Amino acid sequence: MRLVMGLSGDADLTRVERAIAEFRHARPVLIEEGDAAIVAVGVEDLDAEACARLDVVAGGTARLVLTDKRLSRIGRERGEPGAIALPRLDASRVESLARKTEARLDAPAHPIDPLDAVALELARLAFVTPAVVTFPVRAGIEREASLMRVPADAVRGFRARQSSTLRIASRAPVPLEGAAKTEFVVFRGGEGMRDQVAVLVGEPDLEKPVLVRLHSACLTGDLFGSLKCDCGDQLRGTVQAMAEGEGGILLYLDQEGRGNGIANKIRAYQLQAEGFDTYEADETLGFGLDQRRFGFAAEMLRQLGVRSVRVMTNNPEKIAALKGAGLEVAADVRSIGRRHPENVRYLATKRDKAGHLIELDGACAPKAE
Ligand SMILES: Nc1nc2c(ncn2[C@@H]2O[C@H](COP(=O)(O)OP(=O)(O)OP(=O)(O)O)[C@@H](O)[C@H]2O)c(=O)[nH]1
Ligand SMILES: [Zn+2]
Repeated sequence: MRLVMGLSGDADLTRVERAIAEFRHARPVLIEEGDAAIVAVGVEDLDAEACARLDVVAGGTARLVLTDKRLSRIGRERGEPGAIALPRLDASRVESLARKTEARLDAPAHPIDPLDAVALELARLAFVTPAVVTFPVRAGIEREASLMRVPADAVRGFRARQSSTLRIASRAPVPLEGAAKTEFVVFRGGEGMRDQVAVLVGEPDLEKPVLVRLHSACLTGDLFGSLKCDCGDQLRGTVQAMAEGEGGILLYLDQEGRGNGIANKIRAYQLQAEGFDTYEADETLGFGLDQRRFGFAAEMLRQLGVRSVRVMTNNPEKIAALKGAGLEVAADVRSIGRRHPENVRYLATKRDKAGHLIELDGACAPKAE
Protein backbone atom coordinates (compact mmCIF):
# COMPACT_ATOMS: atom_id res chain seq x y z
CA MET A 1 0.00 0.00 0.00
CA ARG A 2 2.79 2.33 0.99
CA LEU A 3 4.56 1.68 -2.26
CA VAL A 4 1.41 2.42 -4.25
CA MET A 5 0.84 5.69 -2.42
CA GLY A 6 4.40 6.71 -3.11
CA LEU A 7 3.99 6.24 -6.82
CA SER A 8 2.87 9.80 -7.53
CA GLY A 9 5.69 11.30 -5.47
CA ASP A 10 4.77 14.40 -3.50
CA ALA A 11 1.04 13.74 -3.08
CA ASP A 12 0.09 17.34 -2.23
CA LEU A 13 1.92 18.74 -5.21
CA THR A 14 0.28 16.20 -7.49
CA ARG A 15 -3.19 16.98 -6.16
CA VAL A 16 -2.76 20.71 -6.78
CA GLU A 17 -1.43 20.09 -10.28
CA ARG A 18 -4.48 17.96 -11.02
CA ALA A 19 -6.81 20.54 -9.47
CA ILE A 20 -5.26 23.21 -11.71
CA ALA A 21 -6.03 21.05 -14.74
CA GLU A 22 -9.65 20.65 -13.57
CA PHE A 23 -9.96 24.39 -13.07
CA ARG A 24 -8.75 25.13 -16.56
CA HIS A 25 -11.63 23.04 -17.90
CA ALA A 26 -14.29 24.54 -15.62
CA ARG A 27 -14.71 21.25 -13.79
CA PRO A 28 -15.49 21.54 -10.08
CA VAL A 29 -12.99 20.51 -7.42
CA LEU A 30 -13.48 19.88 -3.74
CA ILE A 31 -11.29 21.93 -1.40
CA GLU A 32 -10.97 20.46 2.08
CA GLU A 33 -9.70 21.66 5.42
CA GLY A 34 -10.44 19.69 8.58
CA ASP A 35 -14.21 19.14 8.66
CA ALA A 36 -14.93 21.99 6.26
CA ALA A 37 -15.16 21.55 2.50
CA ILE A 38 -16.35 23.56 -0.46
CA VAL A 39 -16.97 22.80 -4.08
CA ALA A 40 -15.23 25.35 -6.29
CA VAL A 41 -15.33 25.93 -10.02
CA GLY A 42 -13.65 28.57 -12.15
CA VAL A 43 -16.10 30.79 -14.06
CA GLU A 44 -14.36 30.48 -17.40
CA ASP A 45 -16.33 28.23 -19.76
CA LEU A 46 -19.05 27.86 -17.17
CA ASP A 47 -21.99 27.49 -19.54
CA ALA A 48 -25.73 27.28 -18.90
CA GLU A 49 -25.66 23.49 -18.83
CA ALA A 50 -22.87 23.32 -16.26
CA CYS A 51 -24.63 25.98 -14.16
CA ALA A 52 -27.86 24.01 -14.19
CA ARG A 53 -26.04 20.88 -12.99
CA LEU A 54 -24.23 22.76 -10.23
CA ASP A 55 -27.39 24.56 -9.18
CA VAL A 56 -29.05 21.28 -8.24
CA VAL A 57 -26.17 20.31 -5.93
CA ALA A 58 -25.66 23.80 -4.50
CA GLY A 59 -29.32 24.05 -3.49
CA GLY A 60 -29.31 27.84 -3.43
CA THR A 61 -26.06 28.20 -1.43
CA ALA A 62 -23.70 29.12 -4.28
CA ARG A 63 -21.72 32.36 -4.27
CA LEU A 64 -19.50 34.13 -6.71
CA VAL A 65 -16.09 35.01 -5.26
CA LEU A 66 -14.38 38.02 -6.83
CA THR A 67 -11.08 39.80 -6.15
CA ASP A 68 -10.90 43.27 -4.57
CA LYS A 69 -9.94 44.76 -7.96
CA ARG A 70 -12.91 43.26 -9.75
CA LEU A 71 -15.31 44.36 -7.00
CA SER A 72 -14.14 47.93 -7.18
CA ARG A 73 -14.57 47.85 -10.98
CA ILE A 74 -18.22 46.86 -10.59
CA GLY A 75 -18.90 49.51 -7.99
CA ARG A 76 -18.21 47.74 -4.67
CA GLU A 77 -15.08 49.10 -3.01
CA ARG A 78 -14.01 46.57 -0.37
CA GLY A 79 -10.22 46.56 -0.39
CA GLU A 80 -10.39 42.76 -0.15
CA PRO A 81 -12.06 39.92 -2.03
CA GLY A 82 -15.80 39.45 -1.58
CA ALA A 83 -18.56 36.94 -2.23
CA ILE A 84 -21.91 37.56 -3.88
CA ALA A 85 -24.80 35.24 -3.06
CA LEU A 86 -26.16 33.35 -6.06
CA PRO A 87 -29.48 31.84 -4.98
CA ARG A 88 -29.81 30.76 -8.60
CA LEU A 89 -26.79 30.02 -10.76
CA ASP A 90 -27.11 31.93 -13.99
CA ALA A 91 -24.23 31.66 -16.47
CA SER A 92 -24.66 35.05 -18.10
CA ARG A 93 -24.94 36.89 -14.75
CA VAL A 94 -21.80 35.12 -13.53
CA GLU A 95 -19.88 36.00 -16.69
CA SER A 96 -21.07 39.58 -16.59
CA LEU A 97 -20.06 40.12 -12.95
CA ALA A 98 -16.73 38.40 -13.46
CA ARG A 99 -15.61 40.06 -16.69
CA LYS A 100 -17.87 42.50 -18.50
CA THR A 101 -16.84 46.16 -18.50
CA GLU A 102 -20.31 47.61 -18.14
CA ALA A 103 -21.36 45.35 -15.21
CA ARG A 104 -22.56 46.97 -11.99
CA LEU A 105 -23.27 45.04 -8.81
CA ASP A 106 -26.65 45.77 -7.26
CA ALA A 107 -26.29 43.30 -4.36
CA PRO A 108 -24.00 43.23 -1.30
CA ALA A 109 -20.56 41.61 -1.38
CA HIS A 110 -19.86 39.61 1.77
CA PRO A 111 -16.54 38.71 3.38
CA ILE A 112 -15.15 35.47 2.00
CA ASP A 113 -14.15 32.47 4.06
CA PRO A 114 -10.63 31.00 3.99
CA LEU A 115 -11.57 28.21 1.58
CA ASP A 116 -12.94 30.77 -0.90
CA ALA A 117 -9.55 32.48 -0.84
CA VAL A 118 -7.93 29.14 -1.67
CA ALA A 119 -10.33 28.73 -4.61
CA LEU A 120 -9.24 32.14 -5.94
CA GLU A 121 -5.60 31.13 -5.61
CA LEU A 122 -6.32 28.00 -7.66
CA ALA A 123 -7.80 30.16 -10.40
CA ARG A 124 -4.66 32.30 -10.43
CA LEU A 125 -2.43 29.25 -10.59
CA ALA A 126 -4.52 27.95 -13.50
CA PHE A 127 -4.10 31.21 -15.50
CA VAL A 128 -7.89 31.60 -15.81
CA THR A 129 -10.09 34.55 -14.86
CA PRO A 130 -9.69 35.09 -11.09
CA ALA A 131 -13.36 34.54 -10.27
CA VAL A 132 -14.86 31.37 -8.84
CA VAL A 133 -18.22 29.92 -7.94
CA THR A 134 -18.16 28.07 -4.62
CA PHE A 135 -20.62 26.42 -2.29
CA PRO A 136 -20.27 24.48 0.94
CA VAL A 137 -20.43 20.72 0.96
CA ARG A 138 -23.36 20.26 3.31
CA ALA A 139 -24.27 17.25 5.39
CA GLY A 140 -26.56 15.09 3.34
CA ILE A 141 -24.83 15.84 0.06
CA GLU A 142 -22.82 12.83 -0.95
CA ARG A 143 -19.22 13.79 -1.54
CA GLU A 144 -19.17 12.85 -5.15
CA ALA A 145 -16.47 10.26 -5.71
CA SER A 146 -15.47 11.63 -9.10
CA LEU A 147 -14.72 15.12 -7.77
CA MET A 148 -11.04 15.92 -7.57
CA ARG A 149 -10.17 16.62 -3.91
CA VAL A 150 -7.46 18.95 -2.82
CA PRO A 151 -6.34 20.00 0.68
CA ALA A 152 -6.45 23.77 1.21
CA ASP A 153 -2.94 23.86 2.67
CA ALA A 154 -1.51 22.14 -0.38
CA VAL A 155 -2.81 25.01 -2.53
CA ARG A 156 -1.52 27.66 -0.13
CA GLY A 157 1.93 26.11 -0.11
CA PHE A 158 2.03 25.29 -3.82
CA ARG A 159 4.25 28.11 -5.08
CA ALA A 160 6.85 27.55 -2.38
CA ARG A 161 6.80 23.82 -3.06
CA GLN A 162 7.17 24.37 -6.79
CA SER A 163 10.33 26.36 -6.11
CA SER A 164 11.73 23.72 -3.82
CA THR A 165 11.26 20.98 -6.43
CA LEU A 166 12.91 23.06 -9.14
CA ARG A 167 15.55 21.00 -10.92
CA ILE A 168 17.53 20.98 -14.13
CA ALA A 169 15.85 18.74 -16.71
CA SER A 170 18.23 19.14 -19.63
CA ARG A 171 21.00 21.31 -21.07
CA ALA A 172 22.83 21.74 -24.37
CA PRO A 173 24.74 24.33 -26.40
CA VAL A 174 22.50 26.39 -28.71
CA PRO A 175 24.50 28.96 -30.68
CA LEU A 176 22.51 32.14 -31.30
CA GLU A 177 22.97 34.84 -33.89
CA GLY A 178 25.48 37.25 -32.36
CA ALA A 179 26.06 34.96 -29.37
CA ALA A 180 27.71 31.82 -30.68
CA LYS A 181 28.71 30.46 -27.28
CA THR A 182 25.39 29.99 -25.59
CA GLU A 183 23.93 27.14 -23.57
CA PHE A 184 20.25 26.51 -22.82
CA VAL A 185 19.52 24.98 -19.42
CA VAL A 186 15.93 23.84 -18.91
CA PHE A 187 14.42 23.73 -15.42
CA ARG A 188 11.24 21.96 -14.41
CA GLY A 189 9.14 23.65 -11.73
CA GLY A 190 8.64 27.28 -10.74
CA GLU A 191 5.67 29.32 -11.94
CA GLY A 192 3.32 28.78 -14.82
CA MET A 193 2.50 25.75 -16.86
CA ARG A 194 5.72 25.12 -18.74
CA ASP A 195 9.42 24.63 -18.14
CA GLN A 196 11.68 27.58 -17.38
CA VAL A 197 14.81 28.24 -19.42
CA ALA A 198 18.13 29.70 -18.36
CA VAL A 199 20.18 30.99 -21.29
CA LEU A 200 23.88 31.04 -20.40
CA VAL A 201 25.63 33.49 -22.69
CA GLY A 202 29.42 33.26 -22.97
CA GLU A 203 31.34 32.27 -19.85
CA PRO A 204 30.33 34.49 -16.96
CA ASP A 205 32.73 34.45 -14.00
CA LEU A 206 30.62 33.13 -11.13
CA GLU A 207 33.08 34.48 -8.56
CA LYS A 208 32.08 38.02 -9.60
CA PRO A 209 28.62 39.63 -9.81
CA VAL A 210 27.03 38.07 -12.91
CA LEU A 211 25.04 40.07 -15.46
CA VAL A 212 21.53 38.62 -15.19
CA ARG A 213 18.10 39.28 -16.66
CA LEU A 214 14.80 37.83 -15.46
CA HIS A 215 12.64 37.94 -18.57
CA SER A 216 8.95 37.10 -18.34
CA ALA A 217 7.59 35.43 -21.44
CA CYS A 218 5.84 37.72 -23.90
CA LEU A 219 4.69 35.72 -26.91
CA THR A 220 3.51 38.78 -28.82
CA GLY A 221 6.63 40.86 -28.22
CA ASP A 222 9.42 38.26 -27.98
CA LEU A 223 8.37 36.16 -30.93
CA PHE A 224 6.29 38.39 -33.19
CA GLY A 225 7.83 41.80 -32.54
CA SER A 226 4.56 43.34 -31.30
CA LEU A 227 4.71 47.13 -31.17
CA LYS A 228 2.63 47.26 -28.00
CA CYS A 229 5.59 46.59 -25.69
CA ASP A 230 9.39 46.60 -25.68
CA CYS A 231 9.95 42.95 -24.69
CA GLY A 232 11.44 41.69 -27.97
CA ASP A 233 14.05 44.45 -27.95
CA GLN A 234 14.86 43.82 -24.31
CA LEU A 235 15.27 40.09 -24.94
CA ARG A 236 17.61 40.42 -27.88
CA GLY A 237 19.37 43.50 -26.50
CA THR A 238 20.19 41.63 -23.29
CA VAL A 239 21.67 38.62 -25.06
CA GLN A 240 23.71 40.94 -27.25
CA ALA A 241 25.02 42.94 -24.28
CA MET A 242 25.99 39.72 -22.52
CA ALA A 243 27.71 38.32 -25.61
CA GLU A 244 29.65 41.53 -26.22
CA GLY A 245 30.60 41.87 -22.55
CA GLU A 246 31.66 39.29 -20.00
CA GLY A 247 28.76 36.93 -20.56
CA GLY A 248 25.68 36.55 -18.44
CA ILE A 249 22.52 34.61 -17.73
CA LEU A 250 19.04 35.31 -19.06
CA LEU A 251 16.17 33.52 -17.34
CA TYR A 252 13.20 33.03 -19.64
CA LEU A 253 10.27 32.60 -17.27
CA ASP A 254 6.81 31.19 -17.96
CA GLN A 255 5.02 34.31 -16.72
CA GLU A 256 3.14 35.46 -19.79
CA GLY A 257 1.06 38.59 -19.26
CA ARG A 258 2.67 39.53 -15.92
CA GLY A 259 1.62 36.10 -14.68
CA ASN A 260 -1.97 36.30 -15.99
CA GLY A 261 -1.50 33.89 -18.87
CA ILE A 262 -1.82 34.52 -22.60
CA ALA A 263 -5.63 34.30 -22.73
CA ASN A 264 -6.02 37.01 -20.10
CA LYS A 265 -3.32 39.14 -21.69
CA ILE A 266 -5.15 39.11 -25.00
CA ARG A 267 -8.42 39.92 -23.17
CA ALA A 268 -6.56 42.84 -21.60
CA TYR A 269 -5.31 43.94 -25.03
CA GLN A 270 -8.91 44.01 -26.25
CA LEU A 271 -9.80 46.26 -23.31
CA GLN A 272 -6.79 48.45 -24.15
CA ALA A 273 -8.13 48.76 -27.69
CA GLU A 274 -11.26 50.19 -26.02
CA GLY A 275 -9.24 52.82 -24.13
CA PHE A 276 -8.13 51.25 -20.82
CA ASP A 277 -4.47 51.50 -19.83
CA THR A 278 -2.46 48.34 -19.15
CA TYR A 279 -3.29 48.20 -15.41
CA GLU A 280 -6.92 49.32 -15.74
CA ALA A 281 -7.43 46.52 -18.24
CA ASP A 282 -5.97 43.93 -15.87
CA GLU A 283 -8.05 45.26 -12.99
CA THR A 284 -11.19 44.99 -15.07
CA LEU A 285 -10.39 41.30 -15.37
CA GLY A 286 -9.83 41.05 -11.61
CA PHE A 287 -6.04 41.16 -11.49
CA GLY A 288 -3.78 43.28 -9.31
CA LEU A 289 -0.78 45.24 -10.56
CA ASP A 290 1.40 42.18 -11.04
CA GLN A 291 0.82 38.49 -10.35
CA ARG A 292 4.44 37.42 -10.69
CA ARG A 293 6.68 36.05 -7.95
CA PHE A 294 10.41 35.82 -8.59
CA GLY A 295 11.57 33.62 -5.70
CA PHE A 296 11.91 30.58 -7.96
CA ALA A 297 14.05 32.60 -10.39
CA ALA A 298 16.50 33.28 -7.56
CA GLU A 299 16.54 29.54 -6.89
CA MET A 300 17.40 28.87 -10.57
CA LEU A 301 20.33 31.26 -10.27
CA ARG A 302 21.49 29.59 -7.09
CA GLN A 303 21.42 26.18 -8.76
CA LEU A 304 23.56 27.62 -11.54
CA GLY A 305 26.13 28.70 -8.94
CA VAL A 306 25.34 32.42 -8.95
CA ARG A 307 25.57 34.31 -5.66
CA SER A 308 25.86 37.93 -6.73
CA VAL A 309 24.21 39.65 -9.70
CA ARG A 310 24.15 42.79 -11.79
CA VAL A 311 20.52 42.68 -12.77
CA MET A 312 19.26 44.17 -16.05
CA THR A 313 15.81 45.54 -15.36
CA ASN A 314 13.70 48.66 -14.92
CA ASN A 315 11.37 46.90 -12.49
CA PRO A 316 12.11 47.59 -8.80
CA GLU A 317 10.07 44.51 -7.81
CA LYS A 318 12.56 42.24 -9.52
CA ILE A 319 15.45 43.86 -7.68
CA ALA A 320 13.64 43.59 -4.35
CA ALA A 321 12.66 39.97 -5.01
CA LEU A 322 16.23 38.87 -5.72
CA LYS A 323 17.47 40.60 -2.58
CA GLY A 324 14.58 39.15 -0.60
CA ALA A 325 15.55 35.68 -1.81
CA GLY A 326 19.05 36.13 -0.43
CA LEU A 327 21.05 36.96 -3.56
CA GLU A 328 23.43 39.89 -3.53
CA VAL A 329 22.40 42.59 -6.04
CA ALA A 330 25.71 44.33 -6.69
CA ALA A 331 24.16 46.68 -9.29
CA ASP A 332 21.04 47.24 -11.34
CA VAL A 333 21.33 48.16 -14.99
CA ARG A 334 18.51 49.56 -17.15
CA SER A 335 17.14 47.43 -19.97
CA ILE A 336 15.95 49.65 -22.77
CA GLY A 337 13.88 48.84 -25.82
CA ARG A 338 12.76 51.02 -28.71
CA ARG A 339 10.07 53.63 -28.07
CA HIS A 340 7.41 54.25 -30.67
CA PRO A 341 3.90 55.69 -30.69
CA GLU A 342 2.33 52.30 -29.99
CA ASN A 343 4.30 51.50 -26.82
CA VAL A 344 5.04 54.86 -25.23
CA ARG A 345 1.77 55.04 -23.25
CA TYR A 346 2.39 51.49 -21.98
CA LEU A 347 5.87 52.43 -20.81
CA ALA A 348 4.70 55.69 -19.22
CA THR A 349 1.94 53.82 -17.38
CA LYS A 350 4.45 51.31 -15.98
CA ARG A 351 6.61 54.22 -14.84
CA ASP A 352 3.73 56.18 -13.28
CA LYS A 353 1.67 53.40 -11.72
CA ALA A 354 4.23 50.72 -10.90
CA GLY A 355 7.38 52.80 -10.34
CA HIS A 356 9.36 51.31 -13.23
CA LEU A 357 12.66 53.12 -13.75
CA ILE A 358 11.95 54.24 -17.30
CA GLU A 359 13.06 57.49 -18.91
CA LEU A 360 10.87 58.77 -21.70
CA ASP A 361 12.10 62.31 -22.20
CA GLY A 362 11.78 63.24 -25.82
CA ALA A 363 10.02 59.98 -26.65
CA CYS A 364 7.41 60.06 -29.38
CA ALA A 365 3.81 61.06 -28.71
CA PRO A 366 1.67 58.27 -27.34
CA LYS A 367 -0.99 56.43 -29.26
CA ALA A 368 -3.75 54.73 -27.27
CA GLU A 369 -2.66 51.27 -26.06
N1 LIG B 1 -1.23 41.77 -18.37
C1 LIG B 1 -0.46 42.38 -19.28
N2 LIG B 1 0.78 41.89 -19.46
C2 LIG B 1 1.56 42.51 -20.34
C3 LIG B 1 1.15 43.63 -21.09
N3 LIG B 1 2.17 44.01 -21.89
C4 LIG B 1 3.18 43.15 -21.63
N4 LIG B 1 2.83 42.27 -20.70
C5 LIG B 1 3.61 41.23 -20.05
O1 LIG B 1 4.45 41.89 -19.15
C6 LIG B 1 5.61 41.10 -18.93
C7 LIG B 1 6.82 41.99 -19.14
O2 LIG B 1 7.90 41.25 -18.73
P1 LIG B 1 9.33 41.80 -18.40
O3 LIG B 1 9.83 42.60 -19.55
O4 LIG B 1 10.14 40.64 -17.91
O5 LIG B 1 9.08 42.65 -17.11
P2 LIG B 1 8.96 44.09 -16.64
O6 LIG B 1 8.12 43.99 -15.44
O7 LIG B 1 8.52 45.04 -17.72
O8 LIG B 1 10.41 44.49 -16.17
P3 LIG B 1 11.75 44.84 -16.99
O9 LIG B 1 11.50 44.59 -18.44
O10 LIG B 1 12.76 43.92 -16.40
O11 LIG B 1 12.03 46.25 -16.69
C8 LIG B 1 5.51 39.94 -19.88
O12 LIG B 1 5.03 38.81 -19.15
C9 LIG B 1 4.49 40.39 -20.91
O13 LIG B 1 3.78 39.30 -21.48
C10 LIG B 1 -0.15 44.12 -20.87
O14 LIG B 1 -0.60 45.11 -21.43
N5 LIG B 1 -0.91 43.45 -19.96
ZN1 LIG C 1 5.84 42.32 -24.25
